[in-house]
Amino acid sequence: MSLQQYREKQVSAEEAVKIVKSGDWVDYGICLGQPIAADQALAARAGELSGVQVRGMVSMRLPAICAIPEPEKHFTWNTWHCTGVDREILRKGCGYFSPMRYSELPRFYRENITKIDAAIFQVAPMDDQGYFNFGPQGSHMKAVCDRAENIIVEVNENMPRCVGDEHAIHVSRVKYVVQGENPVLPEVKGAEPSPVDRRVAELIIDDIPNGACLQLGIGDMPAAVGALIAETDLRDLGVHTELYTDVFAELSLQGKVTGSKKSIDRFRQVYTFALGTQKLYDFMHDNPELLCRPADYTNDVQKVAQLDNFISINNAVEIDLFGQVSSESSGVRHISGTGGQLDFVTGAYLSRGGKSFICLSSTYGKNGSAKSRIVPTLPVGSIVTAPRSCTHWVVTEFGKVNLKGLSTWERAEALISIAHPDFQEELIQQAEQMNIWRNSNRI
Ligand SMILES: CC(=O)SCCNC(=O)CCNC(=O)[C@H](O)C(C)(C)COP(=O)(O)OP(=O)(O)OC[C@H]1O[C@@H](n2cnc3c(N)ncnc32)[C@H](O)[C@@H]1OP(=O)(O)O
Ligand SMILES: CCCC(=O)O
Repeated sequence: MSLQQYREKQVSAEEAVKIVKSGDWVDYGICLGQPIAADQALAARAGELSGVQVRGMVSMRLPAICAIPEPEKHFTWNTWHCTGVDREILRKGCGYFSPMRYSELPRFYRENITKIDAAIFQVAPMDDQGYFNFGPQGSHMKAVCDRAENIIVEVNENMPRCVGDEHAIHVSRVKYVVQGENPVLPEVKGAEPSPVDRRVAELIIDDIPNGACLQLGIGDMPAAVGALIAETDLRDLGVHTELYTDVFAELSLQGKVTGSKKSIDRFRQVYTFALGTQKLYDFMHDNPELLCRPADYTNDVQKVAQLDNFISINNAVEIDLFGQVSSESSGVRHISGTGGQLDFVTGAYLSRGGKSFICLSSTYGKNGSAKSRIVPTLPVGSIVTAPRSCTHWVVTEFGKVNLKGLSTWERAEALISIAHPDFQEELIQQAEQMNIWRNSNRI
């Protein structure tokens, strides 16, 4: 029965994308799941189309619809979270960022977004029951499918089949099946941790107890913490994260992750999307220890709070002397997105024994042009990702400070104490001018 439906619905990519009309809203899913064959076919129709709005996020390949001449005349890319690829699209003037807190994204689709004319995304091959697995993309995919007028799945035999809930679409709900060309999945290999990354990681490791539940954010520093955990004797760790990476797979293979101390999803590693190497994708395929769940589960502050000793580690671009964390832009230049940072900063603090760490190198830029990442005030236009009322621990290579409960002057003093020594005097003077700190406060 399912096989018959499959055969009836299988068409070429060119045929499938004929359902897209000018002015339509099309959803491309997320990251590894964004379409390729159907995207190329849609790009080839550019001459007949205008005002097509496409949503996607965490792009690993430049969508073909953005690679044509003057793409903005035909398509607009709307991204929920930027990688370097999305930044390039924004820079070319072919797209916009759409703000979101990741835990809310599925609900945006269920309650706020009015139009999804077509959802087009890659999936794993159909199983015997007629389901196409989303692969390592839980995120908001079920919500997209619940609301989309038409669904086109592009089958990729290299897409790992990931164990999860709300994690597959049945062939009966699909309009067209496109057999893709089975491209290998994009790989991201973590950089070797720099001495600064390593020092920050060492400072955080001291606060991770056996049995802690981990969330590691995007960026080199959270990855460095993971790499350093691999060198410790820490045991019985749990994983409840948004992004699943090679670091977690490595810790699992070492036997450091058991999940035995988790109060929910005991023995399971929970995540909502993944990105890494082929080794990671092989590890994830049909692995019952892993559980891919939608972002309104993984990032739900109350779920995070239920997990004792929750340790959340996220990167930032800059922090001001009030403790406002900016992780997604530099002035008006958009870099990434809020993603799950605010969800995890809030949830980790509410967890019994939990801690949220915002980590950043003390400076940005090379030698002579180095600038402090700890700044008196954020540059005009910079977006606050975590407000000062939520910031918990902040870590640089010069130390770590807990801002909870501190007055304005105590915060300024604490943050200046972990700034690069070359910038401390200047920051003190600026704090004094801003009337948030007096030298006489110094003990
Ligand atoms: C999946 C999860 O992460 S779970 C929840 C956590 N989510 C978040 O924390 C979301 C927000 N955080 C982030 O996006 C990242 O952690 C970042 C951007 C802060 C750091 O990520 P990294 O990969 O280490 O950043 P990287 O060093 O590659 O810099 C990214 C860009 O920001 C720019 N940048 C970084 N710091 C600065 C700065 N102080 N001033 C100006 N630009 C800066 C870089 O130049 C680079 O831009 P380019 O590639 O276009 O040249
Ligand atoms: C998709 C969101 C990624 C992040 O939280 O950084």
